[in-house]
Amino acid sequence: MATSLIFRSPPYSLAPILHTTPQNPRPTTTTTIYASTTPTTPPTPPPSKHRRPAEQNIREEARCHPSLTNPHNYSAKYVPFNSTAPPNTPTTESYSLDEIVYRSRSGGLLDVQHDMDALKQHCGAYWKALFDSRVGKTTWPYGSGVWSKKEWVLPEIDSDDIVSAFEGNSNLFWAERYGKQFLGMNDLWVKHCGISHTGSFKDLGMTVLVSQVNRLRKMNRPVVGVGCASTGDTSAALSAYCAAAGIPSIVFLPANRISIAQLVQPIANGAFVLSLDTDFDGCMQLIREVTAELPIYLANSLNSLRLEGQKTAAIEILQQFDWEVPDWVIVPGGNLGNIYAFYKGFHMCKELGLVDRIPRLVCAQAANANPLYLHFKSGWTDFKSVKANTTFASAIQIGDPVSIDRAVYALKNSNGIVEEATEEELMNAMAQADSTGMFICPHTGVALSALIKLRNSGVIGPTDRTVVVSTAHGLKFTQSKIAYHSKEIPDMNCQYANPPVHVKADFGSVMDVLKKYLLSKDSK
Ligand SMILES: Cc1ncc(COP(=O)(O)O)c(C=O)c1O
Ligand SMILES: N[C@@H](CCOP(=O)(O)O)C(=O)O
Repeated sequence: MATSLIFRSPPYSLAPILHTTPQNPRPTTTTTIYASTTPTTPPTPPPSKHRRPAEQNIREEARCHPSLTNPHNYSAKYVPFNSTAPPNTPTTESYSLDEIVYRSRSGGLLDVQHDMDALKQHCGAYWKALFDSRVGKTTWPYGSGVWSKKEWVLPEIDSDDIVSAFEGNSNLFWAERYGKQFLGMNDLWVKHCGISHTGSFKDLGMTVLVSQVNRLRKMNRPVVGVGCASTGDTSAALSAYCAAAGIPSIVFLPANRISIAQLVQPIANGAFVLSLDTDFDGCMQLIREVTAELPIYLANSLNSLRLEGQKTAAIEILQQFDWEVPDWVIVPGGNLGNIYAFYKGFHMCKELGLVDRIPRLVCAQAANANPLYLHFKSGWTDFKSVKANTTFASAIQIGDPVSIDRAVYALKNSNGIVEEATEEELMNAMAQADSTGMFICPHTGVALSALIKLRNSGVIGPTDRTVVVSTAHGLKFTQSKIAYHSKEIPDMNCQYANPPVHVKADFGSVMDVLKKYLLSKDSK
């Protein structure tokens, strides 16, 4: 048994790493892994892998290779988020990621800053080859789309502490029919982040946060449970990852404001669920106060760890385009962590030489909860929070977003745009997309409405390569689809409703309606 372990090959392609010797993990000069004239040279194929012993699982297999955890001593720390200084500007205030801290001394946001000099020891081609070599494998933890980029996410965590459902690696869907029929576009893509373990992009950030909590608890840090305020998706992800790790989770939900599917997720996963008679902003305020008093770790995106996982969706998009940069990426925004996470992922790829530019970002908000839109329209003058009104895009019914500074920074530095969508616009866009074979959530309807407006005004061109980020699975939002297709929504035309036809169960009646239907199709 021991012999077979010793002779077993490493659990993933080491070819790129082996170009630097383990004795000298941080070369002092830049190591060109591939000749610059042939940057697309594929890595040497990995040595053939033998099957692990039957009684060993993939986590144990990774444990047998501890030296692979962080062979180059990459590191990251918290620094104050500085919206006026360029990224990686040296600062005297910093915190270890093993500290429990969410705010800077001045009360501002934090950011996770990586040791970019260490990462720059390798050229862009090295990182592309390394990341590409891990896609689609079951090797712990690299089979996850997030942990396949571990060096850029949480480089110092032991693989053994990671709590992962192999999230990420989500489908980048070519919206051929929708693009052609409704927008005259031929290069439109939908990044289906909602096709995920708990049905939303929150899994990408939550695997990182819960893994770090798992590490902190092993270090005997005072973390009895993990808590969040939520409009439904954060709580679903938090409760699932905590349940997988055996960590108590506590979720604050605005009563009667989230979908049934989202409510049942934390309940089923054994979270302690508080249904509060307030809106999301009220829940957020309460969880901040509570986590300041009790040993409950804060899991909302105010905690910058989350964004480290979420940024991998941007890296993944580039990877899926074979490292070609799309022209536009459209992201629905609520608490506004995700738009910054996308910016950060794209920016990191540029800074580390994987690509030479970043896409223009669009943040899309529901008109009923549009503080960022109003701020953008005012020319980024004074920001004012709003009272968010009810919207079918219930997960973004947020009036006082915690990451407003991060979002403004991301948009200003990507030549970005903010758009809004009325209830009718977002529901029609969702129905049209569904009619072409998708089954999207209302938030994706908000993003598609933004795209429609930008296409109509000519800002986005017919051949622009455009990615719409779909943030949650449509199955979480069937109530809104039922209301639309039953034409039950007051003051809404429900133009694309497709209600079922009730027919008497006899041959003649069925034939009559079918003939009528087929004739209507034939005449089109
Ligand atoms: C489905 C869905 N889409 C979009 C968002 C917006 O993301 P963010 O809060 O990071 O702006 C959220 C959560 O807020 C969400 O749950
Ligand atoms: N839509 C979110 C709102 C909270 O956002 P977070 O990213 O700060 O956790 C949710 O699903 O709860």
